Amino acid sequence: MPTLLETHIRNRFRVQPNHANNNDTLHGGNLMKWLDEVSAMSAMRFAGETCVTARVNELDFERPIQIGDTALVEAYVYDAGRTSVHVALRAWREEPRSGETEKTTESTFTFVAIDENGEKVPVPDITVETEKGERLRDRVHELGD
Ligand SMILES: CC(=O)SCCNC(=O)CCNC(=O)[C@H](O)C(C)(C)COP(=O)(O)OP(=O)(O)OC[C@H]1O[C@@H](n2cnc3c(N)ncnc32)[C@H](O)[C@@H]1OP(=O)(O)O
Repeated sequence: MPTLLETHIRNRFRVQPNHANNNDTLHGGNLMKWLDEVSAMSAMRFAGETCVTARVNELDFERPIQIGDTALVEAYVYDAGRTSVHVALRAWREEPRSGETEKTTESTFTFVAIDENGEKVPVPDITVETEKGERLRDRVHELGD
């Protein structure tokens, strides 16, 4: 059974001018694509199968990310059903020189595991070990999801 921390992925993306919206900040659609990619990697690591996005839960853009900043995206599996995989996501803007971060976005996405024929397949149970794993799981449940 995979542990929560084995699904924990943090990816960084350099925010370039071609990622901008009309306000010269990161276009929300680019951030959503990065969130989807990183959370799919986490879901697939957990399931050991291909996973497709079934649902994007509430997604608030709390703060903009500036061009030239780094977008730091974190994903981990916090729960699983029979074939569904529930992934928690957070994003921060990170100042590339100082490493200073500010949280900009938070959400949960639901994936479904499928086999090579596109048929839904069962996923394992998630296990939570260590205080860090428990803290990460509990913070999602405290969000009321
Ligand atoms: C990484 C990517 O970008 S992938 C590309 C974008 N995504 C896609 O193209 C997926 C398109 N959608 C599909 O193929 C289908 O709707 C699927 C495979 C997601 C679900 O197939 P369905 O036959 O509708 O699934 P079904 O109703 O049997 O539910 C299967 C599981 O998914 C869950 N589920 C399905 N749809 C949703 C949803 N919208 N929200 C939350 N959970 C859902 C169900 O609760 C169930 O969970 P469980 O097995 O843990 O009890």
